[in-house]
Amino acid sequence: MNDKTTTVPRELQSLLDALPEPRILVGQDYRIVSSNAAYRHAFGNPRAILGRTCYEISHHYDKPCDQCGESCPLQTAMTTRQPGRVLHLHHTPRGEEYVDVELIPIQDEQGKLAYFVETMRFLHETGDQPGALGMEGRSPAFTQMLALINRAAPAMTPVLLLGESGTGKELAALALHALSPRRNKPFVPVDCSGMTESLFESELFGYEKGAFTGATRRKTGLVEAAAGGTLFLDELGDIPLHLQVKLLRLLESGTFRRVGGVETLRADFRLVAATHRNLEEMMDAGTFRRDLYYRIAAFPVHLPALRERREDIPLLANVMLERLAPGRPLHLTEAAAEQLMQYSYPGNVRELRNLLERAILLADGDTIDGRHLPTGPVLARNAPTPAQAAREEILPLEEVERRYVRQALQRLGGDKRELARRLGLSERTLYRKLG
Ligand SMILES: Nc1ncnc2c1ncn2[C@@H]1O[C@H](COP(=O)(O)OP(=O)(O)OP(=O)(O)O)[C@@H](O)[C@H]1O
Repeated sequence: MNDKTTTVPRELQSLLDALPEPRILVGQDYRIVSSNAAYRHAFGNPRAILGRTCYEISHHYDKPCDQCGESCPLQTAMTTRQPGRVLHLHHTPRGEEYVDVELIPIQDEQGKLAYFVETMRFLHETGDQPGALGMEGRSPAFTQMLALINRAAPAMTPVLLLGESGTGKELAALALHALSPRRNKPFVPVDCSGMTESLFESELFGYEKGAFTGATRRKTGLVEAAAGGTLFLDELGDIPLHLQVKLLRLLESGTFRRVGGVETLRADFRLVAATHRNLEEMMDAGTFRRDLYYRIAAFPVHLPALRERREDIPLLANVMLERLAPGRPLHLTEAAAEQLMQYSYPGNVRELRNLLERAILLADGDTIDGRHLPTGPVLARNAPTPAQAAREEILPLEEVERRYVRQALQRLGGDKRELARRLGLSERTLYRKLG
């Protein structure tokens, strides 16, 4: 069946049909005029979308995305006449999905903009590692992070994941791998904390039989095991200086030797590293090598702390309840959800998971309410008020103000506009004060 409507030139339709990913053709008025064979294959009869606007179909909006606080790739393509690409959360016939959307402007014979070809790449389809894209979130901070992961994934550029403990750095590394062309090869995580020199070498490079007492047979190292795939160096900031040199040598030469071996082997891995430490401060203090930093930090990605994406907490909590207690239809009362939103989560998503694990054990029925969650004092311990902080340490007034503003923002569930109104500031001034 061809869903071609009246006006689409036959050549354009047949070109679209020959292209692999689902694509639709959109007019300047945002209305969908056609779809290609891959789209029809994925979603069946496309008649339901023809003549309707892309923002209505994908977002259930009644006006274009850019008027609803989202970036609109069609707008970008229209104004720049260049392709526009963004990561959007779309409604699809399969439910809500993250989609890498690209709009390419098409000109007519007079050079006027006629159509936009919208290509949709669904993030979940590219990953075949179970749970690799099990990262949940829909807040702007989360979406921006995921968009960077998605951009970096196809390349060989090393990626450095930065963020507090429990923010999901390992999950992000898995997602990078699952979205990369190396997805069918191994993903090899290496925990760099607590590495001694001999462990580092034998773990990473492997050893030959007889290399040392106890080496009764040849052992393949993690670098070799990652051949064709991704090597994930977790807690990279914990590697002592003298081992940093060895890592640098591996990255610079692209080769290594098994302990006790003579053969030089070629490494073939995509490097992803992660740390919760501040590497810049470590470089200033002389505890992290600058040359190594520049080797690994080509593409830094910041993972937002949970308190920076507070609006994701109810979604995360519900998903985790399902994962932690499969088959038990647990739900949070409104008050419990509200209580969860109030925490400061120094341990981030991992801490949220721990709170829920405890609540699941405490709840007898199918409802988790405030009684099953830790009470106020825990909260207060986690997040000293600005007044407490000021009593405990002498802080510059600007810092006290910054902390106060951040806490007030948390209390308002991240609503910056409302906070600016209550503080009697312009939103711009508020952004400056948030630092
Ligand atoms: N976006 C997310 N969606 C669902 N689960 C998440 C998300 N982010 C983190 N988690 C869960 O939180 C826990 C901690 O995640 P992870 O181990 O990836 O964090 P990390 O930043 O690597 O922590 P650390 O620095 O301590 O190693 C895991 O159980 C993980 O599944």
